[in-house]
Amino acid sequence: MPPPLDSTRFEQIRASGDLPSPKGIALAVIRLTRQQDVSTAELARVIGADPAFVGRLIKAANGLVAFSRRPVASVHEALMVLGLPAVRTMVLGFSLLSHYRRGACQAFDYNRFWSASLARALAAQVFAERTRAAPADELFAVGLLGSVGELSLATLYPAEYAAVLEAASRPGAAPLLELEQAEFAMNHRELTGAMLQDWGLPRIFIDAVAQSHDPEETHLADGSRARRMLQVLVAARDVAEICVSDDVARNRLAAGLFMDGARLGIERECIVADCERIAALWLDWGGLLQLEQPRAPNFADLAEAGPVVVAAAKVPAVSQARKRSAVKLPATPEPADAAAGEPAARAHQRALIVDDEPRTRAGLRAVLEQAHYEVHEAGDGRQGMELALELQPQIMILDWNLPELDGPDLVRSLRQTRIGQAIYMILLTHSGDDEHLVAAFDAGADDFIAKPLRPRVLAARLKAGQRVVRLQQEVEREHEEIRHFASQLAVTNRRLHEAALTDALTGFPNRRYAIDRIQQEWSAAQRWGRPLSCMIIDLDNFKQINDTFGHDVGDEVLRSAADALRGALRGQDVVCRTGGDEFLAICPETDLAHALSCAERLRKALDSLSLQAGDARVAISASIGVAMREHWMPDVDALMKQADLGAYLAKQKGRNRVATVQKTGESDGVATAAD
Ligand SMILES: Nc1nc2c(ncn2[C@@H]2O[C@H](COP(=O)(O)OP(=O)(O)OP(=O)(O)O)[C@@H](O)[C@H]2O)c(=O)[nH]1
Repeated sequence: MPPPLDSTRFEQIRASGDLPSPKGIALAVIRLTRQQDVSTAELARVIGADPAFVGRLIKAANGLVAFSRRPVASVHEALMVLGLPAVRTMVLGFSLLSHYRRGACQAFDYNRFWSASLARALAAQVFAERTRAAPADELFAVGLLGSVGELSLATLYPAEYAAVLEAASRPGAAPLLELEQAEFAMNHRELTGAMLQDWGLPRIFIDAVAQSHDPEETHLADGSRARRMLQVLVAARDVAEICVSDDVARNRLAAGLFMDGARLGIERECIVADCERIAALWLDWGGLLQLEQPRAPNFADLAEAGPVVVAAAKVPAVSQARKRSAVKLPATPEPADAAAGEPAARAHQRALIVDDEPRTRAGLRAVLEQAHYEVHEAGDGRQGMELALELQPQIMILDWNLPELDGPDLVRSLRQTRIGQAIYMILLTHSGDDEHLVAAFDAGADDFIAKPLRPRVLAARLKAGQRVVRLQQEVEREHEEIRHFASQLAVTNRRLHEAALTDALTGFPNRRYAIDRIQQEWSAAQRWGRPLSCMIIDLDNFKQINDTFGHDVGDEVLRSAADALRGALRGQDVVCRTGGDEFLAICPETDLAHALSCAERLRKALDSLSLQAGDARVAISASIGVAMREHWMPDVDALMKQADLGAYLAKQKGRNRVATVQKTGESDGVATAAD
């Protein structure tokens, strides 16, 4: 198991500024919701500046109260229904969706990614409502962001990630996570966890997301709230996969869904009913969010078809890879707007006209088109705000008097957002007096033109504006290079950091890491009063192997022993190489009896290894000392000492055995010995 993405590494990546992050109004909302004393009215006012958020929040709130009361009609009410934590995470999710619906990573299918995330969010919400495992609105948000690490790798390293995704989709390829780890020294799951933590999601949600990938490995107690939440996310992921897959894959995936639903205690008919509701919501939301979606699955038919068991080995590698991520396969048609990610298209300049008079708009359009702008129009202030945040134009020309939100107010609101700060804004007015001029610049406008419009004057002012925009873009490009450099540095640093903590021969963490890690586990076990065990695994007569067969064979024995240990350990355990032929296994949440039986499994795995060296067969075995944390132990050294004594005892008793010097219930205090 690789070391988790630590906070210093994450800080470095974040410092690059390229991580997907909320922008504009979403950022303001997230900041506000972090304050203890923010009023609902204040929050409603900020959200109100973005009509797209307003619609989505009201829709989300109505999804929750659908059966219980009259529909929610205002932002204020939506805030009351959803509560601050859910609003914050939803706004975050929707903001990312708006700004990262396409990007530069050619092999990453952004549409599929968001379509699956949306289905997962809705399924998590519906299953949470049924099982009461967690607040449904919060699980919606967790579902929406539960794979954000994939999007982040595609955003941070578009070209490199495209190569990784393509490699993962080849038949017989290594798992995507391994390829990511090799390329970036981190994988998308670690990155998802670090980002959710950074955004302030509660630990219980982050753990549930992390464990939902390997639910069989969880050590969460059966029936606990955390365990049920995990199961909700697992079933939600099944639904999402079904939604974005083709018919053949849907049939295959359905068996897993009904099994995971049963684990949640939901009967087959209820799963069908819930999934049909999810599918309808998914199509509905997909339309609202302008996602391209495949035909919704018919869950009743999938239930009728019964479980289809397909051996994992027979599933084509390509569809495995597709299942694991939003890989864009060659057959997938390019979305119509994919070109927006191309450098040439990015260089294209956009202009936004906000004016309620069609004739003025037409006049402005003609001048702008002559200057080779891609021109967009809005007829009122609110629509202007929405389009400005969506299109991120380089230049905006706004009338002073506008319906809904007048020109100076629109400039002021936009200047509060990161996107708005970068737009060159020209205000139009009927009067050219000083009062208006001062008011325009006070609001944050870059220039000011008095009506009636004279095309030659406008073209000249545009030229001046273009010079400013070009300078700004150059500065931005330099920033971009610095950010890119910083993110490359973060990867290099992480590689160096990992190398410093990894044993090159076996790939296991080394002694330095082991000491830190067992200390952390000791502190956690002490704080929460949970059991903690460890084992010292010492190969038998290893010197003799070296002396008889040579150092190379000795190395091969160490590698094979490491593979055997890796295969026999449980997911929650950590094993490190702490010396020449010595390994330390750290077993959190494990009492002595369980640690002893786990050690016995490891011993057997090593004992059954067989290695050929020329004509001779090299026998491999190990002596294993086991110890559990007890109250009398002052520190972690005392625990390690007990395990050491156990290993010594096992050697004394004849090697190839497991021993402990602690009380096990057996009369002589020696736990097990192989014969
Ligand atoms: N091939 C190889 N040998 C190593 C490596 N690191 C340490 N060793 C050797 O491992 C041997 C460990 O031997 P000892 O500590 O005497 O233990 P042992 O022979 O296993 O004897 P018991 O533990 O009592 O069963 C030494 O000969 C070291 O030189 C390594 O990376 N590769």
